[in-house]
Amino acid sequence: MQSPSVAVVVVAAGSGARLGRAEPKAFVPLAGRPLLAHALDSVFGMGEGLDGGRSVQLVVVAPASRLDEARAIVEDAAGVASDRVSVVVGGATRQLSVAAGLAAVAPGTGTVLIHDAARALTPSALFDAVVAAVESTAGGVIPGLPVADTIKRVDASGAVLQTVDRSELAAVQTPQGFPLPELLAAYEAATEEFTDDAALFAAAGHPVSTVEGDALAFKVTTSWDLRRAEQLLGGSAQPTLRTGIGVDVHAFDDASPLWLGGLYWPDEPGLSGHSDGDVLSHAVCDALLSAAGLGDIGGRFGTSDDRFAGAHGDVFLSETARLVAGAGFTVVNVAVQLVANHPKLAARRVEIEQRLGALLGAPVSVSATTADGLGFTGRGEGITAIATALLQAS
Ligand SMILES: Nc1ccn([C@@H]2O[C@H](COP(=O)(O)OP(=O)(O)OP(=O)(O)O)[C@@H](O)[C@H]2O)c(=O)n1
Ligand SMILES: C[C@](O)(CO)[C@H](O)COP(=O)(O)O
Repeated sequence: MQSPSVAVVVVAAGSGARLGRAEPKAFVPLAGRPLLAHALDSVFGMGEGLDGGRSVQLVVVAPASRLDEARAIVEDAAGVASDRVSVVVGGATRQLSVAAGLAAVAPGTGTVLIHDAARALTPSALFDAVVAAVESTAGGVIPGLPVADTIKRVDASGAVLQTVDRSELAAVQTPQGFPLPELLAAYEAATEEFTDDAALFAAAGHPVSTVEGDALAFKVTTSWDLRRAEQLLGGSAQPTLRTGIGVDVHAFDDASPLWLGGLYWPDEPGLSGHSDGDVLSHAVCDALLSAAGLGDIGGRFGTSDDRFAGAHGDVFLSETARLVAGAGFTVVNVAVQLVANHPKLAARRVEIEQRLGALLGAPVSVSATTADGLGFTGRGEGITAIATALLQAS
C-alpha cells in the first residue's frame, strides 16, 4: 500500500462511564446511528478525504467486545472495502488506545490526527484546518475555544483559593494533529498518563499551537450532551421517554414479618426471600431498571451479595433511584399492582404511595386485585406484584 500522507486515528474504546449506558459510548445511538458512525461522517467529509487527491488512512480503535460492530460501522461509512481503513483493539486508558491506533498507522505518514469518537458532530472543516496547520507549522496543532465561565481554583473542601486568569486559558478539543514521527517518539518516551495527546507531545519538548475550535466539536460526556447532540441533528425536541416493566413473586412464610411497600404489616404472614421479601418494592425496582436499560434487580443486587441479606425494600429502591439518575433519567411515574388475597391494601395504599413517591421523587400509584381463586395467588400461597415505570432522559 502506498503510504498515505495523512492518517486519522479515531479512539472509540472508552466505556462512557459518565454517560452511564449499557453499551460503550461510541456505540450509543444518536439520531438512530451510533456515535462512531457520526464521527466517521466527519472524517470521510474531509477535503483530503479517501476519494480526494491525497489518500487518508483511517484507524478506528474499538473495545475488544465490539470489534465486529465497529468494522461494520466503518465499512458502512467508507462505502467501499478499503485497505486504508482498519479497526484495532483499544486499551484500558485513552492513552493506551491512542498508542494502539498509532501502531496501525502506515510508516511514512506525514501528519496524523487523533480524534475522539465522542466528539461526534465535529465539522470536517476542523479536520482540514488542523491538517493544514500541522503542515505549515511542523508542530502539534489542537483546536481550542475561549473559556466562557470564570474559573476558580478551589481546595478539597470547596473553598475558593484563587480566580484564574481565563484570558490565558483555552478549552481544548480534538482532532489534534501532529507530525507522525515526532508523535510516535513522544509516545515511546511517555512515562506518565496525559489527558490529551498534545500534553504528551509537549512533554517530549515539541511545540503545540492552537487553531480556532468549533462549538460543534463538543464531547458527548453526559446524557445532557447526548440530548444536545440529538437536538442539533434536528431530532425532536420532545423528551426521550422510556417505559419498563417489573414482575416479582414471593411465597408466604408464616415465620417472617410482612414488609410490603416499605411498610411493616403486623399480624400478617410475611413473605420468604433473601431480603425482606418486599415483593412490591422489588417489582418497582425491576420496572425502573428495565426502563433505564440497566438489567434487573437480580443482576444488580444478587442473592450472593451479603449486603442485601434481609435488606428492606427502601435499600433497593434508593439504590435503584441512584442508578437510574446516574444513567441520565428522571422518573416520570411508577404504577404497581399487587395480585393477592391479603393483606387488604386499601387502608394503607396512600401511605405506600407517599413513601415510595418520596423515595423516587415521582408519583407512584398502587393498586391491588385478587386472582379469583385461581393459581397460587388465588390459593393464597403468595403474592405477585407487577409494576411499570416511565422515565425521561434528563
Ligand atoms: N480506554 C479508553 C478511554 C477512552 N477512549 C476514547 O477517548 C475518547 C474521549 O474519552 P472520554 O470522553 O473520556 O470517554 P470515556 O473514557 O469512554 O468516558 P468516561 O470517562 O465517562 O468513561 C472517547 O471517544 C473514548 O471512546 C478510548 O478509546 N479508550
Ligand atoms: C482529549 C480530550 O478530548 C481533549 O479535550 C480530553 O482530554 C479527553 O477526555 P477526558 O474526559 O479528559 O478523558
